[in-house]
Formats: sequence, structure tokens, C-alpha cells
Amino acid sequence: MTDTTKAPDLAELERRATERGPAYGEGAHIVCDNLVRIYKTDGVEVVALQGLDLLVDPGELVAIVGASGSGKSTLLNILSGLDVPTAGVARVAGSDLLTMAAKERLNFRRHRVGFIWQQTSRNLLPYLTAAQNVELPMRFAGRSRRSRATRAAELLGMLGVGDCAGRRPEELSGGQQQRIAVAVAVANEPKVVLADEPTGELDTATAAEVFGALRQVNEEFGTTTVVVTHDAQVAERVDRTIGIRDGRTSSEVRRRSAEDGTRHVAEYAVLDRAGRVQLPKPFTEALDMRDRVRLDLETDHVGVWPDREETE
Ligand SMILES: Nc1ncnc2c1ncn2[C@@H]1O[C@H](COP(=O)(O)OP(=O)(O)OP(=O)(O)O)[C@@H](O)[C@H]1O
Repeated sequence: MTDTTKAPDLAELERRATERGPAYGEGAHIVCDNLVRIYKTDGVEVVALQGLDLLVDPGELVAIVGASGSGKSTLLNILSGLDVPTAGVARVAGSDLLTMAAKERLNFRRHRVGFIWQQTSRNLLPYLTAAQNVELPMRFAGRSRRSRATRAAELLGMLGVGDCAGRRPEELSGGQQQRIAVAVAVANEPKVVLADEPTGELDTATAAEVFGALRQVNEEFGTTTVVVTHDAQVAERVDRTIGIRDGRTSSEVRRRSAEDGTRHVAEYAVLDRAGRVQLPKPFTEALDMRDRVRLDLETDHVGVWPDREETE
């Protein structure tokens, strides 16, 4: 019989650690575990993220959707290293975003992630040409003049804006500016690209072109790509759309193409590590579910009923 009163030795602890299996998010490129962000302004606290879990695999292209104020931009600001979470785990391409020192953060933002914002003016410097804008991050990274120029020309050509190389942003359309912004974002070969409403200011046809540019870099360079969007067209064109509600991941839509070319769409609610599921609002409203629900475990599913005790 094992002596349970004795403290476990190192070998025993190692055995237990290997028994526990892979850690949460092992192998994922983006890992958020119970992520919390609380803003404090004038003594008032706003909980923008309240225990958000998210895993994105290397090379995946995912869309994040959610109502205004649900926490999408907060999440993207954290993943891009601009903002620091209040608690939880946030790891991007192996970098821990909670414990990172200032120098590491700069290095992370320069080399590991690329971003595209909604406002075209935030992505490009107005007094530089398209090619100079693409070359700028490479200059900061210490790349030689020649290799910078070659890569900038290659990227602009690949994204269909090669003829815009010598023009400044004001001489370009919104769609051209956003495609150049994609080139700027991937100039230093980041592992992850984050885009916050990149097509928000564009008409439908131009939005499709810009999304096409994001998909192209995702496919050709294998960059893990996260796009926050309100654009239903964009959300429908990715394999996985993640819904955020009240600062938590609440739902997921997965799409896959079958061999015969048909597209299969499956909708899921997210079950987080604490066992929480958010029921979609239309469901709870249709059955007038409030405060508490009754659960029943069946052999192959869990039943959720409105609590009618008081009225019965
Ligand atoms: N700097 C800040 N200070 C205080 N509260 C903030 C700050 N930034 C965001 N918030 C609050 O946090 C919550 C989440 O905001 P966030 O901008 O992440 O939402 P969102 O889903 O991106 O919205 P939208 O789609 O409108 O851009 C909101 O209640 C917002 O008011």
C-alpha cells in the first residue's frame, strides 16, 4: 500500500506531471486562458474581458465577431502587445504577454506580430510613399537597404499594388491603402497578423479585395491571422468565426468544404474550462429563461429547461 503521509519525491512529482497530459493550449499559436481586463476611469471599473478563453492554431485564419462593446478591440490590443491584461494568461507565438519586459515587448511588436487597423491613416505614414511605408519596419529591424527595397517591391506586387509603390497615401484609394497596410504588417515576416476591422471603411467590393490580401498572406506565408470584423461577408469566408459576448468567447461557427465542393457549416456554443456555456440570447428569450435554469443529464446530451417552479 502507498504511504500517503509521505511527501512525494521528485520522481513521483515528475510522474504525476506527465500523467496530467499536455498543458492547455500546447501547440496553439495564440492562447488566452481566463483573460481579464479591467479598465478604471475616475474610480469606475469596466470589466471589458471577463475570463476569456481562446486558442488559435498556427496558420489558422479566424474571424472574431461580437456586438459593440463586447471586448473585441480590447482583446486585439492585448494580443498585439499594446495593452496589458489585468489577469489570466495571454501567449502569442510563444511570448507571454503578461510578464514581458519593455524591451521584449518592443521586440515582440517589431518582429512577431503585424497589425492592420480600421483607420487607413493609422496604418501608413502620410509623408512616405507606399514603398517607403513598407520599408520602414524593415529599417527599424536593421535590414539592409537593398533587401528592404526588394522585399517591399515583392510584397506590393504580390498584393496587386505594385503600381502604387511611388505614391503617397493621399494619392491612393482606401482599398489600395489597406492592401499596402497588409504589406507593411508582414514586412518583417511576423508569425501572427492581427487586423481590427480592416474593411470597416470600405465598400463591399473593395472590402473583398482587402480580405483577399489577408487570405493571400495567410496562405502563402502561413501567418496565423485574426480578423475582428462586423462584415458578415468576411466572417463567412473563414473556416472559424468566434463570437464574443460580454468579454467572453460565447460561440463558434466552423465551416469546411467537403470533397464534392459543398460547404458544411456547424454552430457551437463554447464550453469554457470552468464548464460555463453562454446560451444564445434568442434561445433564452424565446423560453423566457432568467436567473436560473434546470439541467438534466441524459445519456447523450444535457437538457436545459426554464425554471417554472414558482408558476407551477
Ligand atoms: N480605455 C478604456 N477605458 C475605459 N473603458 C474602456 C476602454 N476601452 C474600452 N473600454 C470599455 O470596455 C468595453 C469593451 O470595449 P471594446 O472597445 O473592446 O469593445 P468592441 O467589441 O471592440 O466594440 P466596437 O465593436 O464598438 O469597437 C466597453 O464597455 C468599453 O466602453
